[in-house]
Amino acid sequence: MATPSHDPTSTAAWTALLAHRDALTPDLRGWFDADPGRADRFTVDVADLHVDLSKNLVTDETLELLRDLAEQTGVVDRLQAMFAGERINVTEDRAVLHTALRRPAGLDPLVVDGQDVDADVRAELAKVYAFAGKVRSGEWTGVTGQRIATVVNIGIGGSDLGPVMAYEALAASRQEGLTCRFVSNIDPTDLAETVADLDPATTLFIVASKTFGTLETLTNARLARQWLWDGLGTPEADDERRAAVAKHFVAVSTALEKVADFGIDTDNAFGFWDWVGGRYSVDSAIGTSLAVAIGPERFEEFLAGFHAVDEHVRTTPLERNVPLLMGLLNVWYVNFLGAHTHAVLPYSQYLHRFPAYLQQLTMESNGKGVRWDGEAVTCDTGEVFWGEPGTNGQHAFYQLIHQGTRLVPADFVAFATPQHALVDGDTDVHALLLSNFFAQTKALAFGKTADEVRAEGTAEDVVPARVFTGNRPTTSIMAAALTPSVLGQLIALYEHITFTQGAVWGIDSFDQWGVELGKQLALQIAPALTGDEEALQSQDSSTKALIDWYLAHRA
Ligand SMILES: O=P(O)(O)OC[C@H]1O[C@H](O)[C@H](O)[C@@H](O)[C@@H]1O
Repeated sequence: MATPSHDPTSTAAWTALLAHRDALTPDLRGWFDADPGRADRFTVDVADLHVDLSKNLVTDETLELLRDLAEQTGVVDRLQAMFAGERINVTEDRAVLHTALRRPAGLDPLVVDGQDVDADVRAELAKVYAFAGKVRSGEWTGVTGQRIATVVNIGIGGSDLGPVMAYEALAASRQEGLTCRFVSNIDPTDLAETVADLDPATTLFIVASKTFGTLETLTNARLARQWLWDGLGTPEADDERRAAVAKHFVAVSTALEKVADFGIDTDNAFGFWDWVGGRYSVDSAIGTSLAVAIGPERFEEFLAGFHAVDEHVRTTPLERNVPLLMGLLNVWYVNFLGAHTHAVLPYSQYLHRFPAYLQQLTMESNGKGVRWDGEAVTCDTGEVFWGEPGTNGQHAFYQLIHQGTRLVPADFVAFATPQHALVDGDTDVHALLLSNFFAQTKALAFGKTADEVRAEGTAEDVVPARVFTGNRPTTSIMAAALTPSVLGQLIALYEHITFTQGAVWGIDSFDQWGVELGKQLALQIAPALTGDEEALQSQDSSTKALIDWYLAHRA
């Protein structure tokens, strides 16, 4: 087999797609009119997710050419290499094995570099579940003997966004009387506000950090520890302070020696491995707060959901492989139709943090300008992901999606079963929500012609402003209900969409060097803010002037 090209633009499929794009006039109205089988043919299921791709700006030929592109860029081979534990994260020389976190018991063991990955994953999960069980049952108490009422997860990025998003999404599965909160920002307001009304005696902190070296998290953890000691009136003696920490702090990290340095007993620490990227870690011990909230059984369902999509992506031919197709559609929009952004619009209040979660997953993964072979890319890469729950977005930014000059492909997500079946008089309110979901994708696809506007009696001079061009692409993703399994499926779906795009573009989707420079400079600048004259004078003139202004105005 020929070595797949790392430069997608040099493939025959890319050239063919350019020609195809030039010859194609998107016409969703016409395409649907001429082809009654379109909706059926372009609808694919993955596990419990029902995915309608038919309102995308593609024909059968477009999809065929996109599949050629996947073949000519070696996407499937790379996917198999990922599942097998090859070191596809080349800049960090690491395997990428988040899919191993959700393998069920009873499969042939996955051994990578001599490590029985399955056994390690299961052993760590067992520790997390035992801990979660004790907190849930009240067996785990604080230092004064009271049961834990609030768990505060301290983490940032992948050690925060996944747990908080899933905690919010799975509100219906939470245990009553046990609440989780999340602190991430180094803005001291975050910790101060989060603990303000808490009782230290019934509060337990989970310090979640893959590296256990992240400034924000360690600073917040130290602030929380001081708050605990102060609130409990713990004497300064080392033994008593350690005893309070032992009952009120646990940690999740790949760097267990640093956990011990912080003063957390490693018996109270849950590990994971360098082959789990932070943004791919919610299904590792990083999800401990979630496991406490929903319990081990629901957490297992969550993992099973991921695994169902992993199996689909690994074994389903390209024609019906949903994550691969959705990833290829995104490539089509970014590279051939000029889209710069991608909206994700959940018609579910419980998914209100899902777009924020996806921002890290997609943008930290695919916001790269250099390929894994070290060459600069020759095409655009990662688009900006954004979104808000429907229907809030409809009354805010949908105007631009409907009538603006930018192409904004959008994924609409909805569930058939409400979690609160409220009625307003005779009206089922969930049905109203869903009619908005259906109406928006219909309006975006088919628009409204000038003749249709005129037929409503609109004055001629206002007609142009009231025309909707249509041909605004959407994908509809539905499931029967937002269960732990379905949430796992949704996350895995987007993980593999992200993978597909990165693989086509030939970039390493699993490093994140782009966040390092700012971190280094923040450490270098910090002394300039607290009296180090040399550090202040060494800054560029703009930064120095801003710091001077800050120092002059700080109350
Ligand atoms: O879990 P940690 O090691 O504390 O890292 C937290 C986050 O910070 C980093 O800067 C990375 O950009 C993220 O990928 C990571 O999730």
